[in-house]
Amino acid sequence: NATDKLSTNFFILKNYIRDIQGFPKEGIVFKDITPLLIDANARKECLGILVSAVKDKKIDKVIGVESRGFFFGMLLAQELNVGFVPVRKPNKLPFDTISASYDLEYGTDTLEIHTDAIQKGDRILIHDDVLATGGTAKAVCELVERLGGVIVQCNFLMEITFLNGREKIAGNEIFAAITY
Ligand SMILES: O=P(O)(O)OC[C@H]1O[C@H](OP(=O)(O)OP(=O)(O)O)[C@H](O)[C@@H]1O
Ligand SMILES: Nc1ncnc2[nH]cnc12
Repeated sequence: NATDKLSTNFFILKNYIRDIQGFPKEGIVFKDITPLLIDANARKECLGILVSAVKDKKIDKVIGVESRGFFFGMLLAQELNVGFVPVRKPNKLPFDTISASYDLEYGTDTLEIHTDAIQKGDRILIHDDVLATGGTAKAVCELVERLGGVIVQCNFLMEITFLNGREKIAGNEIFAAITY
């Protein structure tokens, strides 16, 4: 697709994502981003692609979703010079929280956010590494909306298209640097 072409001029992002068959359960092909994290140049190129997708969008805060959403989420916040907000697994955040539950490709879970992390009208960029079934992203969208935030974009390193995750967060702008 067009995004793949954009990134193939100098750098092929897919070369830094490795398939692990049967992790964490039989039948799952796990997309491992650690080869991307370990390579400083690849990481920089990847960040550039993510940043170019949100240029001029007047983001107030970036949300990173525990745990793999923290890596590029924080880099994005730093690059955009805006706040970073962690959305975390249950009982990890120490202050007042709200929570949302969701189904995962391989289980169910709950996510939490601090109640003072978002002010009404804040323009929020939600970042995670993978859009799979969309359960995680939907739960994060719900948390942002309950706190009165405006979702500017749901931003991912990759989208696993056959799982139709984008249907769960339809109505929001969705960007994925690569698709499978
Ligand atoms: O679209 P979905 O089907 O909801 O799946 C995507 C989510 O699954 C993975 O997280 P995981 O829960 O494995 O946690 P981790 O980031 O801590 O490894 C991934 O990092 C996304 O957050
Ligand atoms: N297949 C997959 N690989 C990596 N992370 C995921 N999160 C949900 N599904 C995943």
